[in-house]
Amino acid sequence: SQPGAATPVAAPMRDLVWGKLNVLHTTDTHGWHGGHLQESQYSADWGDYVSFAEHLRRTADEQGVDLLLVDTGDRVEGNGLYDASSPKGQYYYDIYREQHIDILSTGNHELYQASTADEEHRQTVPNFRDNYVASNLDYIDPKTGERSPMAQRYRKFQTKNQKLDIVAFGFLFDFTGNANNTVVQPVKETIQEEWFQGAIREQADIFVVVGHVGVRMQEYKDIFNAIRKQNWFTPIIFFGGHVHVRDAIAYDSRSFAIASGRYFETIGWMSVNGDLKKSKAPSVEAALSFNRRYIDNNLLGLYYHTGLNDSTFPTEHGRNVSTAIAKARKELDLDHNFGCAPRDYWMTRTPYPHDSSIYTWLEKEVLPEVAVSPSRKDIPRLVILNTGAIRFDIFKGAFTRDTTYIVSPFLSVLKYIPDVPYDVASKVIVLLNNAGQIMNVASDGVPDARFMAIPEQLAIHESITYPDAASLHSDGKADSDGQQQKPLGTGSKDGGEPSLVEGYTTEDDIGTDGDDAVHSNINFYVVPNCIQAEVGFPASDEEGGSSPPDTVDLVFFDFIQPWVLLALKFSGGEDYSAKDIQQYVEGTFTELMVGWIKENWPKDC
Ligand SMILES: O=c1ccn([C@@H]2O[C@H](COP(=O)(O)O)[C@@H](O)[C@H]2O)c(=O)[nH]1
Repeated sequence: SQPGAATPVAAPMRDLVWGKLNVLHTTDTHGWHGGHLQESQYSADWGDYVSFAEHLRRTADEQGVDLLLVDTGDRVEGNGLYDASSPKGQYYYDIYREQHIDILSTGNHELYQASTADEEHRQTVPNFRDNYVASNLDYIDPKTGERSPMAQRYRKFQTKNQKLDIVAFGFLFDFTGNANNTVVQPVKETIQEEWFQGAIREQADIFVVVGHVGVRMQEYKDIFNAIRKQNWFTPIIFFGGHVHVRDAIAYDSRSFAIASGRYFETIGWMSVNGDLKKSKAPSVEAALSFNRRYIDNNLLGLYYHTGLNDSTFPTEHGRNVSTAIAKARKELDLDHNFGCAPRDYWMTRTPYPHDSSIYTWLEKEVLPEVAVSPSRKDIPRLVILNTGAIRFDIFKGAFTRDTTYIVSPFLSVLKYIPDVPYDVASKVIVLLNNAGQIMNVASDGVPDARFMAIPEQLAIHESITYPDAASLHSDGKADSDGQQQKPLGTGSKDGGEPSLVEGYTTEDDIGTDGDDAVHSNINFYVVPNCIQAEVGFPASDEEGGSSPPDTVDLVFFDFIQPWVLLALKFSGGEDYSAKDIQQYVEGTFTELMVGWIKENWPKDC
């Protein structure tokens, strides 16, 4: 782990179940390769993962079974280690490549900005030349304009120890928000292609599908059906991402899919047992068993699974990678403190609105002060932020350069339409938050309205709350110890048994025993797609009432422009179009937010 990272804490553990084929899975790491320095639960880093994989590979060799590593994209955007350099990713590409990954694919975050897609093509694809798979993604060369597959369409190889024949695919969901230097082919079209139809007819002991696709999304069902139609008995395993949750599902008795969370909090584990080698198997219908484990990225857990300790666990290679990360973090000055958060601010651990909701803080304190255009400062405005623009909680204590990108990594700017009649503008937020029911987004070519919210809500549609969840005290105030997780053994509920550490308590289709560490519950409150701040409105009169202005400036994050224009159409503003939209203030929202923190939060914690 990194210097200064929270000391790992122990928890009651569940073992890894080994099979003939075993797979470690990372997804949606979003630049968190230095680990979670503020959270004891997830504070191991990419170097520790390199050591972990080295030990498990040795175990696999000793047992004569196989271990593969896979990664399903969204490796960038979301942490200072990637975002704080100029150009972005100056250190990340060389750090990431140090892990040996057998099959990897692209996420949507590698494609939002043309420059990110260029770097993916220029660096990560060649760094993993034989292993990178791009089944439905093309890249357009900026110089020649030539369109070609981002990487090989599929990968066929044999495993090291059992010589299992693997046919692997690498997919991205039907993403439409990519910059114009890539082309994402809808999955339904890809599976009709001649090359795919040929690939699923290859001799395979097992098909492995890695993809930046939620395991319950239609795209994966379509791929499963296409492979299964051609291969009645061959096992098919899927590794999914994008939705930021831990999840597992079996599409039938000879297939299995897992999703392994987000932000390098989780290392997914899947094992398949049974007679996998077709030539050796007397019956292709012989029973298979699948196991999954969601490994907390916690050093103590990694020691536990390898039977090692702090002196025997780090390998030379792993140690060197941790050192390279520490050097990069230092050069990027990621620990530079901009101000001290007076309390924790949660995304989903508290309801919105709430004093400790990050969205209430933005609505009441930040947006009113940063959404100010010098030339229009006297004009009342409605300022709309999509909740998905915020990526992580703020913990009480130092708000650093790293925290900046952890909370707000995107290059979003504030746009506006001037002088919109109030009765039209005020309906927009209602429509954005109830879009599915009111606006037919898909038929207007506007993406699914759920993309405005946080990715977790693609999977979680209703709040999940527990009577014993401990993120709030009974007086409604957030815990104020500055850490998301409370170390095991530091306290007990009644002076008896030590309290469990708060963390994932996953329930998937297989059951409730997926997490490697036993945790206490954390609440998850569903948040709206968007929140709105009313800024510069006339002050209330003595009776507490005031009439709204006739017109307002409608200010919003550029990311939600398509939905805002559609909502305006539905609320009586059908004449508005992209031509009416201008930038409202200079600078990205991230810069504005940090400016606010520098001004408003004390420097000394
Ligand atoms: O500029 C942007 C880009 C993305 N978002 C939000 O992020 C999610 C996608 O997150 P994943 O990690 O890919 O699942 C998107 O739906 C938006 O909510 C954004 O707000 N601004």
